[in-house]
Amino acid sequence: MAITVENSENISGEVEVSSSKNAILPILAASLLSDDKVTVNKVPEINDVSIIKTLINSLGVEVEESAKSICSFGMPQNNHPPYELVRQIRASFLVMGPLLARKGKVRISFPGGCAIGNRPIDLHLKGFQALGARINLSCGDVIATAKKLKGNHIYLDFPSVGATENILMAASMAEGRTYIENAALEPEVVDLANFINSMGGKISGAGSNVIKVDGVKKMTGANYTPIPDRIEAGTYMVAAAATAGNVLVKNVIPEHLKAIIAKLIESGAEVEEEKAQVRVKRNKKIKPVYIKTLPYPGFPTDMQAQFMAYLSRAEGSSVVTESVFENRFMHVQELLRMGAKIKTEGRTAIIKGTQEISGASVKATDLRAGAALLIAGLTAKGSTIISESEHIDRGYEKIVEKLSGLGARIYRKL
Ligand SMILES: CC(=O)N[C@H]1[C@@H](OP(=O)(O)OP(=O)(O)OC[C@H]2O[C@@H](n3ccc(=O)[nH]c3=O)[C@H](O)[C@@H]2O)O[C@H](CO)[C@@H](O)[C@@H]1O
Ligand SMILES: C=C(OP(=O)(O)O)C(=O)O
Repeated sequence: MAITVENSENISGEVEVSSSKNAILPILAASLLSDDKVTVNKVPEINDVSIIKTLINSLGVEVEESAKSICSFGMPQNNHPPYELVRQIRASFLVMGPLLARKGKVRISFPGGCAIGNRPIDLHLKGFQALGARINLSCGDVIATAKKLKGNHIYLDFPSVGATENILMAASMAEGRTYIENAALEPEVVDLANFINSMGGKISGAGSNVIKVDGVKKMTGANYTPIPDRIEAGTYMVAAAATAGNVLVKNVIPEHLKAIIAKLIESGAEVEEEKAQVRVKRNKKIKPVYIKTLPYPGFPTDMQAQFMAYLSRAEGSSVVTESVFENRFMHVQELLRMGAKIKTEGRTAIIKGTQEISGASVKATDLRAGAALLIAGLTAKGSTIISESEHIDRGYEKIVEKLSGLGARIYRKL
């Protein structure tokens, strides 16, 4: 599948952000902690959600959908999620924590997800071991066994989002108290903790670097609405700035967008923050900026590619350093095809702004690389045809419709 984008300067209007992909995926995994009915509302229609839903269902849990809600109930019957599903998305690995807590044994293959580096799972496994699980590797699968998980102090070498979430879920039903130290501070971790607490969990300190978890014996049902997607919001904000547009981005938590807003302002865009919305416009030239991706509250790695597309047309040279993933510059090759002037050295890219970039046939190598190419396509002369657009649909609900609603000339091609 492909998406075609024509030059579309000055996009304008309003766009509504969907719920956060990276919050919903762990929340749906955590629904495995309860046998009672768990309802998650405002679920976006994106491919990653369909995969995790199918995966949960494959574990013998009933899953029902109505309007934009997903209800799940019942004890997981199976502890071996199918490889075909697990290999497709990174978040599939997040069923490991709840399954270990509920079933005492899990067999799961290494997860998939965006091709942005090696993406090891050692921190997840070290966490489970600290809770008392025995870990074995067999034929590409991880097998974890624990008669009873027991609370412990767990120090993470890096504040990994996924490891924090997986350990949080396992510890929430372990015996006794767990401290996760050097935990990830991302808003999606906080949302997961709030969700688990809404099922009767006892978690405090999420959003700080020490999370305290008191294990409970049983979780109840819950009805929960996840936070808005800060990366989807950031993508539309950058699209507005890149096209010298004027866009009101609705359904956001401005607090979650601080790093993105700071870099947009530094680059010459205007940002007006309100309670649950932000307006982004740009009338001045794009100024070059320095960006270094970092764990939250630093600049998000998931916005690095989109900013690079934007900065390709700045007046001067920008420097972007990717410090979270070791190989997240796959979009550079495609931006070069469009006439961008980017040089990479290790984890740093120097983007020499150019007046004009031109449309080309390019490939979405991963989700955010695809989003970056969309932004580049909006500002490029002529047509840009983005192949493998299914990567974009992994994480952006109705992106073609949303951008069309802002006046962008964008179409899907089979
Ligand atoms: C589904 C989801 O929520 N995905 C997000 C999540 O991915 P994910 O949870 O995979 O990201 P992590 O925070 O775990 O990864 C950050 C860094 O830690 C390393 N690491 C991670 C785990 C581990 O066991 N060992 C290890 O070395 C990774 O290779 C990477 O270099 O957070 C990333 C960082 O904000 C985002 O880009 C992803 O969009
Ligand atoms: C890297 C991402 O997703 P995942 O971790 O699911 O591959 C992302 O959302 O940008």
